[in-house]
Parts: sequence; structure tokens; C-alpha cells
Amino acid sequence: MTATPGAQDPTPPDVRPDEAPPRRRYGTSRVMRTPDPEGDARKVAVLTGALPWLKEFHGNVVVVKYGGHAMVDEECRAAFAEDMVFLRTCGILPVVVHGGGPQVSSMLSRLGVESEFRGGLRVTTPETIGVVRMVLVGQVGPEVVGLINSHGPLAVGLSGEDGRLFTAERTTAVVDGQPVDVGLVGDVVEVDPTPITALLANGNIPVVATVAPDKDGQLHNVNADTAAAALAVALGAVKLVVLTDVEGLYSDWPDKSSLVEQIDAAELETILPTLDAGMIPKMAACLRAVQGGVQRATVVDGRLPHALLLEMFTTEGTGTMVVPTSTTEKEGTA
Ligand SMILES: Nc1ncnc2c1ncn2[C@@H]1O[C@H](COP(=O)(O)OP(=O)(O)O)[C@@H](O)[C@H]1O
Ligand SMILES: CC(=O)N[C@@H](CCC(=O)OP(=O)(O)O)C(=O)O
Repeated sequence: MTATPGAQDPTPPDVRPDEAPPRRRYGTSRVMRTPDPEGDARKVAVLTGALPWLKEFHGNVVVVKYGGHAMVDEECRAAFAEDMVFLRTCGILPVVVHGGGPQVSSMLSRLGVESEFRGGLRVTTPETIGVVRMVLVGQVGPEVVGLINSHGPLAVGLSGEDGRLFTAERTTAVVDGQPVDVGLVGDVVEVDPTPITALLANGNIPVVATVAPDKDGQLHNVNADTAAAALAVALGAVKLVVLTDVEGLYSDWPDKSSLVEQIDAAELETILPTLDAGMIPKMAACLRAVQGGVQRATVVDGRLPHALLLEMFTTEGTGTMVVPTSTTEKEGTA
């Protein structure tokens, strides 16, 4: 894969929230606060605790994969949009790669086409690739852009086709260790990050839909986890955060007490062939990201409002964090 790293903009333009909070008034109308030293101490601890992470991420690219299953309810969707504007306002450079698998499946079912997945990848035919593009680029993408822009007019949508952001190459799924044909499904073999770096330099939040042409112009369906990892590597991102509909990776799925808090690349590579369905492309993407130089890749529960902020700005973090091989710390790895 060819890539141009180092897309960071160390001096992002001043990005202001759309409205300043109301000022407390002094003078004749006195504000009578109920004393709450414990509450105040907690607030101060949260704010000062975030400082090391704000410093670490400032001016750096963070790729956020927003899965179709994480776009669950209004509260979570609004929290996601607020979080993106929060990051940008702090001088961090979020790049959103969105999914939309459930939305594609629901459109196909309305058209009388049953969805089939193998090894976590949708079997995509010349007839259905148009529907995939229509839903991802024409429906889900604009919805995510609109959501973010209702909290600050920063988001701009594009797809792997725009400015030749992605070049795809036909790939196969892996089922029981064997390659299986899934039709017009691609892997990202080349990234030209110019359209993204231009948007970042302009203070925008790029929102990427994951269809991409191959070198002959044939459109392919690219799994959004896969595309997010390729983009994170190409942009030299410090972090990949994958928002989904589980707490993280369970070592003994579906046993909910088996959540993995941290796993290194070597260990993940060993267990990857044993994983199921949607977790295959997700964990393969995290592995690809850290092996490609991204410092941390984390799978986070997108059903919890602001889980992304918890993950990024607290020492404990949340979800499952993938770290490069031989990094063993948990403390201090938000
Ligand atoms: N070991 C595992 N740990 C957690 N989830 C798993 C595991 N194996 C399979 N899954 C399934 O993978 C799903 C997440 O993948 P997917 O549905 O593709 O999400 P998204 O739309 O966010 O990309 C979970 O909802 C869960 O049902
Ligand atoms: C090849 C392949 O499987 N493409 C995915 C693209 C969307 C996606 O990845 O959406 P989620 O992140 O919501 O699962 C699909 O057609 O469903």
C-alpha cells in the first residue's frame, strides 16, 4: 500500500462552539451557589485529569470509525456529534469513517434482496454495489454530516471515490481459515490523503463513506473497519477508535464476563482466526492499524453516550485497547 504519512496540522484554526455559555451575573443579581466541595473537587479532578491526554492528542489525527450498529438512538447520536465537535474544538483532528451495514441490509430487504455475510463481509454483486453506494454515500454519510453540523458547522462528507482517496483491490473473506469469494468487495491498497489533509487544514471534520474504485475504475464495497485502519495508517494517526454495539472484544464470546481490556498485536494475531463474524474485520483493522504505526486502536461501546470521551481522556479508558507488541502497560494509556 502507498501512503503519505504526516498529515497533521499542528496549528488548527480557531474553532469555536456555536454559542458561548451564558455568563454568570454579578452585582445586584447575586448568584447563590449551594456549597458542594466534594462535587467541585470531582469536577476539578476530571478537568485536570484530562490535561495529559489533551496535550498528547493536540494537533494529532484521531480516526473514529462510527459503526452502523452504534448509530442507535437519538441520545447516542447527539453525544457522538458533540464528541466530534469537542475534539476539534480542543485542537485534535478527528476524521470520521462511517459504516452503515444495517442500513444497507434494510434497503436491500426493501428491494427484496436478502443480505449474506461471509467472514464479516457482505457478499456484493454487480446489482447490489449500486445500492451499497446509494445508502452509504447518499443516505448514511449525509446523515452523519448533518448530525455533526447541528453541533457546529464543521463536517464535510466524501467517499473513497472522491479525489481518489482510496484505491481498492478485490479481496476475499476468510472462513475457517480458507479464502472465500464475496464478489465486489475490496481492500484498500492505496490511499491519497490529499482530500482529507486539505479539509483538516481548513478546520473541517472529514466524514468518509467506504466505497472505492479499483485501478480500472470498478467500484468495490469496502468494510468500514478495514477502510478506517488503512486511513489511520496513511494519515499517521495517533489513535483509531472503533465505535460499535458491544463493550469490546470478549475472549469467550458471548460470555459478557470475558471482556478483554488490553491485548497486544502478537496476541491478537494468534486469536484472530478464532473470531466470529463482525469481530473479524474489526479486530483485523485494529491489528493493521497498530502494525502500521498507529499507537493505539480501541473498540468502544458506541451505545454508551460519550464513551469516546471516557476512552480518550481518562487513564482507565473503556473498551478493548490494542497496543503494539511488547507494550504491557495499562496505566496511562488512554
Ligand atoms: N468475540 C466477540 N466479542 C464481541 N463481539 C463479537 C464477538 N464475536 C462476534 N461478535 C459480534 O460482532 C458484532 C460487532 O460487529 P458488527 O455487527 O459488524 O458491528 P459494526 O456495525 O459496529 O461494525 C457484535 O455486536 C457481536 O454480535
Ligand atoms: C464489505 C462489507 O461488508 N461492507 C460493509 C460496508 C458498511 C460497513 O462496514 O458498515 P458497519 O461498520 O456498520 O458494519 C457492508 O456492506 O455492510
